[in-house]
Amino acid sequence: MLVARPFFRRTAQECTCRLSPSRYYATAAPIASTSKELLEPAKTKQTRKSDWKRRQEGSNFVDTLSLNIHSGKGGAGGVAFHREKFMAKGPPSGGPGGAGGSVYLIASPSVTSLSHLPRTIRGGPGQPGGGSWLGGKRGEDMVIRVPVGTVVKEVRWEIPSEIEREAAEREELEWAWDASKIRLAEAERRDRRWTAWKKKKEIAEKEGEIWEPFEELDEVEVEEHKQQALERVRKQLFVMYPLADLASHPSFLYSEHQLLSKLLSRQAATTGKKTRRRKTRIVTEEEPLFLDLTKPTPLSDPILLLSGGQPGLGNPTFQSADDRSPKYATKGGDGESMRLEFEVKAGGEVGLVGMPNAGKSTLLRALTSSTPRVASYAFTTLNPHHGTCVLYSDNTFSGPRSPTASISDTSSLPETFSATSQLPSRAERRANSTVPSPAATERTEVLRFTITDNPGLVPQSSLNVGLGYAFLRHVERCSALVYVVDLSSADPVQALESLRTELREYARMKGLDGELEGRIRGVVANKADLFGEGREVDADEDPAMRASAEEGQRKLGELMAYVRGVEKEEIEQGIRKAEDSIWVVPLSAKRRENVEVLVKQLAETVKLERRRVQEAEEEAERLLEEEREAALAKLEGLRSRR
Ligand SMILES: Nc1nc2c(ncn2[C@@H]2O[C@H](COP(=O)(O)OP(=O)(O)OP(=O)(O)O)[C@@H](O)[C@H]2O)c(=O)[nH]1
Ligand SMILES: [Mg+2]
Repeated sequence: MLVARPFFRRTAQECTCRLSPSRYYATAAPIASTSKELLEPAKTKQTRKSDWKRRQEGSNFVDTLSLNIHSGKGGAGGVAFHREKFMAKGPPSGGPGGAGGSVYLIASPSVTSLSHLPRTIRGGPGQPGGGSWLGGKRGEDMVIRVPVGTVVKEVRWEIPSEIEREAAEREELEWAWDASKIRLAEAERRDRRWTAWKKKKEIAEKEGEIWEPFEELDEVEVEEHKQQALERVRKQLFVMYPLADLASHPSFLYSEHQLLSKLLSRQAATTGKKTRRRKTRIVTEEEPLFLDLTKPTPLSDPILLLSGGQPGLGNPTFQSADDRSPKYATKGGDGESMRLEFEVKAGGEVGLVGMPNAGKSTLLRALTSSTPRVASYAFTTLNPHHGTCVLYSDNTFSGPRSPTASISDTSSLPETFSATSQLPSRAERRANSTVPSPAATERTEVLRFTITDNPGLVPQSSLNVGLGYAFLRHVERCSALVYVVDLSSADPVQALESLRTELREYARMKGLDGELEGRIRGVVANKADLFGEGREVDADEDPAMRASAEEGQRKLGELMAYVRGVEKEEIEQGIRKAEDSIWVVPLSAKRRENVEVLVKQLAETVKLERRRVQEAEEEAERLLEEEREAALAKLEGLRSRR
């Protein structure tokens, strides 16, 4: 059997989870006031290009996505009457409809990409209410799970046809309201005449007089287009009992009139005033939604994006002294729609920035247990990779499982570096990996921080050259940045300079002038092992070796001199604080040599950053407290004056 929209339903359910259906809709959603025909946005060329290139690599990582979300329609109320043995005409017994399914959003640490989301997400429709006071089943709620660090933007267009449509809808509602007002007044007048006639008739009968029969009033003419509008709106709003003729029934007309007034006043309110829809809905109607989900959302308190359609009311709701058996119920409210754009800006505490092939991924492998792909060609990494570096009380850190992974014996930064050891043989590595570290059971965790390996930057990335600036976005979120340069390349200083230019240009484009550069905390001079050819040599013995070692020293010296210059310049410009000096660590990520020094530096950097954040939070709290006290003092002063 074919099911309607099987693709959407299935994928939406797979990617989302249910919420407990324990909510009550206190307010009605405006009828058909949300735009349904949302246009496909003009996706920028840049996102399409980089997305396509990434797909070529077979990657299913998606960090930008736009999707349509719709909340479900509410179910109609039931029209039914109770039947029972010896009770031929029971009371009205139609149950209320079920509310439409809402759409929620959760920033979850358990997802890292947007690839699991379908392009359209719909809340389930509410079921209609039944007889015997049975309420309809509520529509299924949808929860969109996105990675922590996602920026959510609502997209709105000023569509002229949409505005015209809404204006036409409102005009129709006004016509219908006019017609209903006239009809109601007419019915009430007839009712009053009927009551008066009956009274007079009773009195007359008592006195034995014959009373003239009741004369109906002439129908008050309602303009035809208004009458038609009323018919149409009636169809949208009400469910009628079969064969019920309610069009001139005063109590029905009264209910109808009230409902129409309510709808009209709500439509008027939404155009001017700020309205709060539900407790968790943060934005006002005027401002498009904007969320920056930097922290995980608690599962108990998901963010409401769209509330489901209002449930219809069953016929017992309309029971009154005048009308003991109302033969109508209301239909459920429409759901709402929204178009959202998601952008994941994931970032660890430390971000690695470098040219392609500089060895960033190798470095992440050396520092953490993350295993990004490493290969000897550019653009191996196309998406950011995260790893966690854990420091233990016995001065070891997670990541390389080798006995040299201790940071106790590295007292100070070496000014020079040359490789002295050979790569361990396979047998050695196996031996190391199987023998557990003796201290492993006793050690405790001291510090833990995340490192992000970003895709390589090429000159003019900030102008969308190469794979574009889509990758620079992940750098924005890192609180500290580290440049990784290949010391064996022809001109490491030149590489560093172009990295700086890219970062500066990107920051300027994003309105973060000088901010990203100020976050640079160090430079890693990678592939230092290539100067010395990885063997323990006596430099005096081999002149070629000595030349190579000298070249390494020279390049490192130049790099350091350049970095000192940059540091001084930035401090003068006010981008950098004087205590944030830029360290330079020569190392070999591949051989995992000298990485301990880097870990030590990173740990200090991270600790300093965390301390700063904490101080800023304390400062903000103190200011708030001061402000509160000042306001209270002012209030006290005002009170005492009275
Ligand atoms: N000799 C030597 N080679 C290294 C070192 N670090 C990385 N490499 C090699 O350099 C090449 C590139 O390494 P990757 O880690 O993939 O470089 P990347 O910076 O992540 O490159 P992209 O992902 O393209 O940006 C690989 O062949 C590595 O084996 C090192 O310290 N010494
Ligand atoms: Mg890489």
